[in-house]
Amino acid sequence: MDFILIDGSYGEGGGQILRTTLCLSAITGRAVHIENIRARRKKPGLAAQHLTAVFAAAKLCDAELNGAELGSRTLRFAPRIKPRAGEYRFDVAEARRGGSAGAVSLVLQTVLLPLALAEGDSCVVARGGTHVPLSPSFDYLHDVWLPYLKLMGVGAELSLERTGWYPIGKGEVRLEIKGIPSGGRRKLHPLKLEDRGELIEVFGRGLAANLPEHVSQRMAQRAETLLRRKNMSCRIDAVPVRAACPGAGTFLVARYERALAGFGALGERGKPAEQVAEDACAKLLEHDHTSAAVDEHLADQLVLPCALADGESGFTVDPMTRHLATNAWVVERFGIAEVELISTSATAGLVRVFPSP
Ligand SMILES: Nc1ncnc2c1ncn2[C@@H]1O[C@H](COP(=O)(O)OP(=O)(O)OP(=O)(O)O)[C@@H](O)[C@H]1O
Repeated sequence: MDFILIDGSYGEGGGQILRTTLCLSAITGRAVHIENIRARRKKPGLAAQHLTAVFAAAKLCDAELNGAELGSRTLRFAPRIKPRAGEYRFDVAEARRGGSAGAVSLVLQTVLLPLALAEGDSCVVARGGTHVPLSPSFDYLHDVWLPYLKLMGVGAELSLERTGWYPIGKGEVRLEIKGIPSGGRRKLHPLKLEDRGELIEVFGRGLAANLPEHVSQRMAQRAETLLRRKNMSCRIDAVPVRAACPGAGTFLVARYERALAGFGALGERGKPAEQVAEDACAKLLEHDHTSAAVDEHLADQLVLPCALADGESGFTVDPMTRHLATNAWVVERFGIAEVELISTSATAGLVRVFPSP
């Protein structure tokens, strides 16, 4: 069989190589063979979140699977049909005995584009971690990532049914996706975002689950105090919620005239609520000091949709990360686009994506 070979140890060598590969395999119908999955992680191979993404992507396009098990370092994934619109439910906890708080955001990012480019509407309900380390929080997906995808022509709505925190997870997110009409165009609009304009405001929330109400209030107040001290207009809400286990975090969005950027910090046992807010603010202020249009995480997440657009995209970012370079490499392996990463200073850069005709 003709398949694309992907080396999972390339560059960052993490789970994103796998997810981008799954997404593009489903969209293009090309079979893939991935080796050295998550080779640069402490515990290489498929973890619960990755395995859930594999099963989710396979479900959309009825893919033939080989190596889809926990800890597996190789995977063969061969779509049998075009992604099919429909109702889907995925639960990260089912991928591992004893459950998992693996990030639902990463699973949703894997299935959104194949379904947005499929004929007909879909609804995906995903259960797992909604605010967990090293992944986009629900707030980030909702406030930053999805608005950009909408700008590129994706019709989708996200809602949070229940938050899920480490180590139990059990949060739930619903994603409604508008597919394309029968015979419609399977392309997104390009994104041009080199100049972000002036900062308009910062908004966000201090979110605390199963903790005394003052925790969310202290995060919100501390964040507002710090941001106002920098003369930023801001509105940070205190949001107490219930969940399967305690958790807390501060999630902020910097809204510029033409851009959005998201930052967050998670609480942990022994870390004062004020410190959580300060960590989130520090990340936002660091970004604000640059002139980059998108934040470092969004940059790697935009490469894939930009590769599926019907024209050239460009955006500025600071810093350019290894995640970004690695995702650019995966996209190029599929031959669907060329990605140029142009350094404009020691850390900053301009990303240009040229989809193949
Ligand atoms: N705070 C954050 N806000 C938004 N996005 C984030 C944040 N932290 C991480 N991300 C995004 O989450 C993704 C993580 O990808 P990565 O390759 O590290 O794989 P992973 O599957 O999470 O796990 P592992 O690193 O264990 O392999 C990247 O797209 C990264 O930009």
